[in-house]
Amino acid sequence: MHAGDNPILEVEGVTLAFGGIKALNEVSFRVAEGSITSVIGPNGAGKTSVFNTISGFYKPASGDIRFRGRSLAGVPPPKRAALGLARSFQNIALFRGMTVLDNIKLGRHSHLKTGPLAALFFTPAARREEEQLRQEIEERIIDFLEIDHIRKAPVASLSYGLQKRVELARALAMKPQILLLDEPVAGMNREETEDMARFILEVRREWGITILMVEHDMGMVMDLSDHVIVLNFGQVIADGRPAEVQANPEVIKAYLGSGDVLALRARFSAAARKAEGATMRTAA
Ligand SMILES: Nc1ncnc2c1ncn2[C@@H]1O[C@H](COP(=O)(O)OP(=O)(O)OP(=O)(O)O)[C@@H](O)[C@H]1O
Repeated sequence: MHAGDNPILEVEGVTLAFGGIKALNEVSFRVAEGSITSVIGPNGAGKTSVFNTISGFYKPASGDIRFRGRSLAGVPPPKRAALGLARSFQNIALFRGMTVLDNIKLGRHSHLKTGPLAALFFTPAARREEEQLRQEIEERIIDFLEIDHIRKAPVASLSYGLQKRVELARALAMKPQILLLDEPVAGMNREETEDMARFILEVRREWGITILMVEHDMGMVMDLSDHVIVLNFGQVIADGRPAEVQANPEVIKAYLGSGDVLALRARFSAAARKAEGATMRTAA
C-alpha cells in the first residue's frame, strides 16, 4: 500500500516552534486509510510534537493537517476526538482510582447524544443510550481485549501491561477512525509487547481502524508497519516501506549520530530474521 493512496490524514508543511527552536520544520506526510503507519526517529526528533500537533494540543506556526480532506485548523482537541481521531499517551493517562469499566466508559462520552444533565436525571433516552453503551463495551471491547476478568478492578491495582491495554480499550470506546498510539509498548516486557502487537494488528483487521504510532521498539515497528516515516531534527528524512527505510543511509546516519545505532542494527536484524522466518513458513 502506498501512503499516497486514499489518505485519511495529511500533514502538510507543518512547522512548530518553541521560542527560537523549530521542533518541526516543514513536516509533510500522508497516512493511508487502513494502514499501520509509524513515526520513528532519535530522541528529540519531533515525534511527540507531531502527535501533539495532530491531536490539537500544539498549534503549528504554519502548515495544515487534514483529516479526510478537511482542515483541522481551529478545531479543538475534543472535537478532533469526536470526529474520529483518538490517541493514547506515552505515560498512562487513566483515572487510577476508578474501575476499568468506568475508565472505558469515559472514552465513549464524546459520542453520547444525551448530555450530562440527562444522564444525571436518567431519562429514558439516557437509559437506552447507557444500556446500548454498556452492551457495546461489554460485548466488543472488553471481550476483544481479553480484560473481562478485571472489569471491576481499580486501574491502580493492575500491572503496567494491563493498564496499557485498558488505555487502548478506552481509546477504542471513542470509536476512532484513526488511532494515534504514543509508544504503545514502552516499558513492557516481551510477553506484554507481543500481546500489544497482536491487539494492534487486530484493531486494524477487525475494526478497520487506521493506526498511526510513535514507537522506539524497532522490531515491532518493522514487523507491524506498512509505512514508516523517519524524523530527525524536526524534518522528515525518510518515508517509505519498512525495508526501504531500513536501507536508507540517511536513517542509519541519523541513528548513528544519536548513538543508538547498535541498538537499531540489532533490532533491524531481529526484525529481518523474523520476517525471513515468516516468509519461509509461508513458502513451505
Ligand atoms: N513544550 C516544549 N517546550 C519547549 N521545547 C519543546 C517542547 N516540546 C518539545 N520541545 C523540543 O522540541 C524538540 C522535539 O521534541 P519531541 O518531544 O517532539 O521529540 P521526540 O522525538 O518525541 O523525542 P523522544 O523520543 O525523546 O520522546 C526537542 O528539541 C524538544 O526539546
